[in-house]
Amino acid sequence: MIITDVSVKTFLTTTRRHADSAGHAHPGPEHKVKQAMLVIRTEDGHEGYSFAAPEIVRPHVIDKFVKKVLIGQDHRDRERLWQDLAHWQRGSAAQLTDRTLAAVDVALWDLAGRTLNQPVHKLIGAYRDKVRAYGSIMCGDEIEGGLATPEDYGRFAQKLVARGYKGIKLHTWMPPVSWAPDVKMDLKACAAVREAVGPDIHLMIDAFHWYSRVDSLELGRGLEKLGFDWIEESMDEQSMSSYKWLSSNLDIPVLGPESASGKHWHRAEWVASGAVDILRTGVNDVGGITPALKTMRLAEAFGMDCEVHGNGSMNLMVVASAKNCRWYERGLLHPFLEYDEGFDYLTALSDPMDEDGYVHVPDRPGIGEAINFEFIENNRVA
Ligand SMILES: O=C(O)[C@H](O)[C@@H](O)[C@@H](O)C(=O)NO
Ligand SMILES: [Mg+2]
Repeated sequence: MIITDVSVKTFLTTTRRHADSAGHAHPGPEHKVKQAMLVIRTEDGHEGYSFAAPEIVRPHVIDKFVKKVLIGQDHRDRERLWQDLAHWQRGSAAQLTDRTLAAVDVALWDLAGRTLNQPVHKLIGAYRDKVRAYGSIMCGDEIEGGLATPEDYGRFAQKLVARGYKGIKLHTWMPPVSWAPDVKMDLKACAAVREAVGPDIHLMIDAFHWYSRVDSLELGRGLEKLGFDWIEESMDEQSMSSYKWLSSNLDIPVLGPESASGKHWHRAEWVASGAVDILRTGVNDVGGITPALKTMRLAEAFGMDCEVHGNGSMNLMVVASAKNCRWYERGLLHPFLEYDEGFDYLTALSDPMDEDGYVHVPDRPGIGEAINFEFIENNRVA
């Protein structure tokens, strides 16, 4: 059970996802990008894996922090190992980030599952083996026939309903789109989607992230007339007071925080302050499955739902082991991309969805990634 090695395999994978100057994903030509697989190995030859951008698990971080905490330790001591890494963040000169903690924690959970030949959600204590997915649409764009107009959103929403989705979340237009942000255009897109899918499909919005309180209020009041389930990250989440103000002025549930730092500790403050109606967590956002579960249980103790940010096996493990969340975020989706094609370095989808809109949690050992080890070896660059 003793960890004897921590290593990283960097390889090339092909994608059509491109990030804009604000980091939002959009479709584009096929291109190759570097991806990293973190490998944690024990004395008896068992290995656990997680995937991250190469810079998240770069040699400096692995050698200066991760190896020093993990090597020689019992891999089952995830809580202590996570706490030790989290405590080192303060003195790391901002080099040890929550993303790195997440990569390590996920690989440790994967190692536990693979060692015991059990899926992680069963180790945590599963609540379900399938969960409804909402289709999380990419941020709007200026691509002809893409997501350039409210009508584009409406047409795409109809296709998502035909695929089986019972919930749809719009990321509306944001800079660098030339004319964004624009609350009235956001509301036109939301109205077009509601018109296209009818009253029974659950709708949510995730908008701009830097609207003012007044703009967010106008947006929220418009969404109330359209019967949306929640409004998400319309303002800068560094201002918890703004969300407390917005929540007190809207009937539509306010959900968050997604991108705010501070892990489960800061999310406890959002709950205590009444800043949101629905809490949010995400494995990458709070530093792993371990703190994501802490956030989920925190929300439950306050009678709140907690919705999990992001797709992928790691987030699905959290969703599958909690009663107080209603959805799995499946995406990001775009008319020009085929999400169900998956990734070339995995031999199966981590989140297969049936025609009724349910994602079935894989019962593969670990976090459930079907890793194509041969592809990774054949495409290694480091
Ligand atoms: O900002 C973005 O690119 C998207 O909002 C992205 O983070 C998406 O995953 C999200 O926020 N989901 O809720
Ligand atoms: Mg979001």
